[in-house]
Amino acid sequence: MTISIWRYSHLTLAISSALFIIIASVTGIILAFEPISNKLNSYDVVLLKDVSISETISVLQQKYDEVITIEVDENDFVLANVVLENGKSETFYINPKTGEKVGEILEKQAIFEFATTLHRSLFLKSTGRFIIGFVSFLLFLIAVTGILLIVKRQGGVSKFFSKIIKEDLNQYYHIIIGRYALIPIIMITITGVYLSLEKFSLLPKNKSFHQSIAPLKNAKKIKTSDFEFFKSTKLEEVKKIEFPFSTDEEDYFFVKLVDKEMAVHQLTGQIVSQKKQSLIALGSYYSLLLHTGKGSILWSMVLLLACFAILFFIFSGFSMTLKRKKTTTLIKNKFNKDAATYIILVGSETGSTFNFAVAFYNALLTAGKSVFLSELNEYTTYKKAQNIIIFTATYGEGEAPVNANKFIRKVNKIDQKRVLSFSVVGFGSVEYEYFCKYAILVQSHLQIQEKFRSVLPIFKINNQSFSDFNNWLKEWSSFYKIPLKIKKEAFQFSDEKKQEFTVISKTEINIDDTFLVQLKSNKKIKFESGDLLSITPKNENRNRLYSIGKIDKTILLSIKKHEFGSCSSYFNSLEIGDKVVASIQKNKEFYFPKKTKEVILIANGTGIAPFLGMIYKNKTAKKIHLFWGGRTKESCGIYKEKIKAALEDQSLTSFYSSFSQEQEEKIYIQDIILNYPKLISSALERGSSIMICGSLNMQKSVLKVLEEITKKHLKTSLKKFEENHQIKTDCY
Ligand SMILES: Cc1cc2nc3c(=O)[nH]c(=O)nc-3n(C[C@H](O)[C@H](O)[C@H](O)COP(=O)(O)O)c2cc1C
Repeated sequence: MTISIWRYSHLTLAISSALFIIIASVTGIILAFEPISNKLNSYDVVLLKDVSISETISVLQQKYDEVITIEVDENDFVLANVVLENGKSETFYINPKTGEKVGEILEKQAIFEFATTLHRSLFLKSTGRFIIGFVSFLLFLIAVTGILLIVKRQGGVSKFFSKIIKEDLNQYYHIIIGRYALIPIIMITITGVYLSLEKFSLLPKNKSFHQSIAPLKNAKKIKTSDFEFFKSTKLEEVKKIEFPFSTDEEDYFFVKLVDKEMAVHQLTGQIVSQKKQSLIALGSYYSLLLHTGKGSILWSMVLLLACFAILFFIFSGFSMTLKRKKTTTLIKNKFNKDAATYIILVGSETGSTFNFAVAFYNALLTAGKSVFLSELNEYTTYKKAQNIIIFTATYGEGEAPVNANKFIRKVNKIDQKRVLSFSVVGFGSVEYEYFCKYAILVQSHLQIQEKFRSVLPIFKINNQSFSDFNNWLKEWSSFYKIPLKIKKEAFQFSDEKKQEFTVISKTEINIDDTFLVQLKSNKKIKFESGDLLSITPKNENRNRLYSIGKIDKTILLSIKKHEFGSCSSYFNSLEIGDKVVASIQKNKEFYFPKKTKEVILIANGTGIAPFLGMIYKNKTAKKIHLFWGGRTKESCGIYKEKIKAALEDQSLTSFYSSFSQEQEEKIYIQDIILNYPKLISSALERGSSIMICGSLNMQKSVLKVLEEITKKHLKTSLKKFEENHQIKTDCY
């Protein structure tokens, strides 16, 4: 069964019961404090496993005129109902070793009274109890489908606790917390349902009864505290002891243990009859303990955390759903399916592939083409179409996303009138075993169709990488001879939030009109070196992006002031203490690689900024080699101190620079790289990464040089390492 069926069930159940689950969880949180606050009264003065029934009876009979009952509650507090000298009966907590009173009966606090009624019956008596019982059952189903989703996502039961690939923060913690909270949640729900069934008398009737035991002949009358059964039974096993009502021999001691009940002869101490607790009654007893946490601070804490977890699941689950909805409702076609010559079909589960498809759709429209965008499952006949472009993600274990699972069946069934040129772009993640498998499947199915003609090889995009996408776009544009350009800004990044930052330092502008600015966020935010700061200058609606270097939780930007650049001029006009409003765009594909031991960083000009942050963070003795190209030695001035310090504390292994204008003949950074073929080729061979940041021209020339090196020294094209995601670029 596909992952989406489980997801839909999980979601539908959650939506239908969310309100009641929220009420039950909030009241559950309050009620979890009741056993904790009770237990803190410390009336459990001795360990009950060290006290026998006989000891307690003996001290009580010495101290009081008459004993009516002894009870042991869930907190292991011992309650005695006794008749005092004044003839009045009283119930209070006692020390079972001495018989002394240790405290008054605990009254239920008003807040717990209120929360209990709301939790149990919503103040609606039987109707409310029924609703809560039913919701408890729904929550059980939600938890079970949640477990199935995790198993599916992780690729099997054995991988339930293995590493989770971080795609989205809400999704990540939904699973991380889910893995630990689902078991207590299942226990809460099963016991909740059980208690409701018991309340409505829907459990099988208790059929056990007292069975008489033939008394021993010639049994002697002995002192109560000498009864063998009372001497050998510890209080920890006892729930309640009822003393004989009169001195009549037919009146017995009734002793209720956890698993049985017995009648004990009041003179001889012999067990006269016995009744075993039925499984149903035992179930009720343990359900109550497990559901309420009574008697255990530790379990109450687990229940408390589980209630918080449920509230978090509701919040994160709904925000994931809203995000998905937002991205999948972007389709607003200008042309209908039979009027368009270009058809874009999308396979997406969480919506990010739609961002790429919509950007491509808009670019084609801008180029004057008639385009129609739809989901893969909506595949049908297209009267005028000549080209079909398929963007699809992969889910589960190499399966189709939810809106693409009918596509292959439809392709085999639906007959197109015209021949369609097609290209497939797979969106996936190399962290999964079956990278872009569904896209590969689509490609191979279309290839064997008579009416489909493959024009470009399948193209795979890792982790929604914009630079991968751009490379595909270049290939596609040059094949179709349609110059398409898509800027990163064209994407609707839903998690972008505007924040306020304060300028904490700024260098003087250098000979190349470049300067460094350091910003501190006024709120706690998460970002990494390589992320982008997005800022929209006043009176403009197009944003600018700057690569971030992260230094001690602050943002380091390297900015080149352009003569008429409003944004760079704005930054240059800032003074320490000034406020800046901007947002952070995640740029995961340009993060410093965690796994490799050696990394080569290549930049020119202001492209050095993210690398300064990455080097600063390198405290794990990874080898980092930095190549940097500028115009003159003076250009390096603003970075010099940072590079020197990094070389000294060995967070940077080596530094290579080129200055294009320091000598007659221009020397660029690619010329320097060419002198270190061994460093480059052996790093690539060992699986290390090369990161490039700076101008697009520099990127082009550097890639050319790298290609030369790999061809000569590794006898292979650079493409192999690009496909292996060892080359990361962020150029503009
Ligand atoms: C549960 C789950 C399973 C995935 N399985 C695969 C997989 O088998 N192969 C793969 O290449 N990518 C896999 N991915 C990655 C997605 O295909 C990738 O993140 C894609 O860009 C998501 O696109 P969408 O947001 O449009 O659904 C998986 C992602 C998730 C969350």
